[in-house]
Amino acid sequence: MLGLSVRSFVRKVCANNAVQCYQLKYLAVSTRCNTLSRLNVRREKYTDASKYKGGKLAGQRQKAIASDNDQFPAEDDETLEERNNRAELIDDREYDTVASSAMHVTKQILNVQHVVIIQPYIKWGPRKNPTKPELLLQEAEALVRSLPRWNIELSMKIPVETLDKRQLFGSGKLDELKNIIQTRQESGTPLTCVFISKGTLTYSQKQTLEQAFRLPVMDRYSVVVQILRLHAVSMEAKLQVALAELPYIWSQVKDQEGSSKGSGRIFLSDSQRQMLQLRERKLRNELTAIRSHRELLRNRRRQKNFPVVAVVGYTNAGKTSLIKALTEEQSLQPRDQLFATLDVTAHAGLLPCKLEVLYMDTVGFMADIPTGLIECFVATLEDAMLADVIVHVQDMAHDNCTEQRAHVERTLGKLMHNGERSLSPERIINVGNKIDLVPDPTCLVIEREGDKQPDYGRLHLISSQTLVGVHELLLEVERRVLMVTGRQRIVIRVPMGGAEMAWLYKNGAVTETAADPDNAERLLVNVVITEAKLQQFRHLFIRKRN
Ligand SMILES: Nc1nc2c(ncn2[C@@H]2O[C@H](COP(=O)(O)OP(=O)(O)OP(=O)(O)O)[C@@H](O)[C@H]2O)c(=O)[nH]1
Ligand SMILES: [Mg+2]
Repeated sequence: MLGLSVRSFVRKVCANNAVQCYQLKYLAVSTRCNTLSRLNVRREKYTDASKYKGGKLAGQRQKAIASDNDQFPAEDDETLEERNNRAELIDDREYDTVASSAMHVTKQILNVQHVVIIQPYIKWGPRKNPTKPELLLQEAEALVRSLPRWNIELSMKIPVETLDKRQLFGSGKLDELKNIIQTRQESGTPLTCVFISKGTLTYSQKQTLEQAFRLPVMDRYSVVVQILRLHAVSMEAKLQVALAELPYIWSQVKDQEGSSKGSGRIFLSDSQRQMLQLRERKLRNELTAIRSHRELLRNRRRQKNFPVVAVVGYTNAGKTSLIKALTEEQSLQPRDQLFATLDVTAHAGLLPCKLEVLYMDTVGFMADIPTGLIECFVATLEDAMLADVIVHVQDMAHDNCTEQRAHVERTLGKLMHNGERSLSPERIINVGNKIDLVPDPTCLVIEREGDKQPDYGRLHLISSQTLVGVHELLLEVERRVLMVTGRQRIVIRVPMGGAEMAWLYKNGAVTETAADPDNAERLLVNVVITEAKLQQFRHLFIRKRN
């Protein structure tokens, strides 16, 4: 009889929604999401401290989130000596001398630069670039524009036979480029460096080009390092960037030693070599400490039982913007720059069913970045890979969207391969962002349907800026979170003012309460809860009563 009355309550509230019921004598109806949530689907801001006044539980949640985002280690855990050691590692003059000659990176990142961009591409043969040269050049320009005072004075794409020759360009092409640069300089353009948009240039390639152009030459590795240095805010990110620089320096030194005409420009003395080796050891030790701290935070998060949703994607796809749209957190600052986000940060959000989740903002992916450079950031991506649900954000307005998507999927596949969790399709939500910039977004859907992907691979079209599609996406996030974490929505009948109610608030997400129409002393509580917690509830309250 109790079950029936509860069913009729749910029927009344949920109108036409399919409701799955099961009778637990005292415990009542299970509704697999998508039901009462419609009554209360307002998105709520979840980082406004004023909301937590007086709410003990809420205060604890904020603390958990804050401690996740703290720079490592938390201020009060860190001794002055540790802090000084880390600062010294970042600010080391002897190292800076070596780094600036090997990479042309300087501490004065904010100095004005007048840049010539040259995008080499292989036009024919099996090693031909899969991406159009115009798109490669666009990405090179976006990299330079990510550095605030770097101006693009000239940009060109140049066909080459191979990228591995000792001389990147044939002598005719090199003369042609030299003349173009000289003419520009003679006409009064103050050029200060040449950016060759290739992952890493060998020492001899660089030397030949510098001699020809009489300007410092940079490759993608060194430009990306500049951007990373600029955007690294936390000590962890700074240490990671510092570590990322070392393989490049060693590779330049090695190249030079193998080169017959090494001019000794980056010749390293024994003491400099020792300094680099010691620096690498120290950086690795510090980062190992950070990793174990991350592990600790992860375990704390697990204990608190927050479902975690990682937001990943190509750099500049709109990951930070999407999290801002989902959580309405004003402090998040999306920027039209590559690698704007360098720290994995956690942001609390509320699903329509009122379940709290943590969204993890992550470092963006980019093609043609040497593995050594991105490897150092893998530690920060580990958290993302262990998330319950992964949202893959794609920039639908980008001409190279398909390639970007494939690159992220390949990288995710590799990361998962090394990790603890498999990349099962139900954990991934594909999101097509920036549709406000696409003239006819319906074409995108037709194209994707043509892929005959399973339902999980469906692309959710949204705009993080206009918020079109964001609410539907939120419902999908909810559906996946409940499915992957084994949570369910149920209605439980409990005595008014009893211990049951407090227990449910503590161990589940109570979404709604209503007076029981059949019994004035009872409440009907709508709660999202895991199977394990439900068993605990049965054990604690139902069996006891029997
Ligand atoms: N028009 C439009 N612009 C968007 C949208 N989403 C993001 N943007 C813009 O795209 C740029 C990059 O946004 P972010 O959110 O910083 O991108 P991200 O993926 O976090 O970038 P990284 O952290 O650098 O990897 C910013 O200028 C945003 O304002 C959208 O839906 N529409
Ligand atoms: Mg970002």
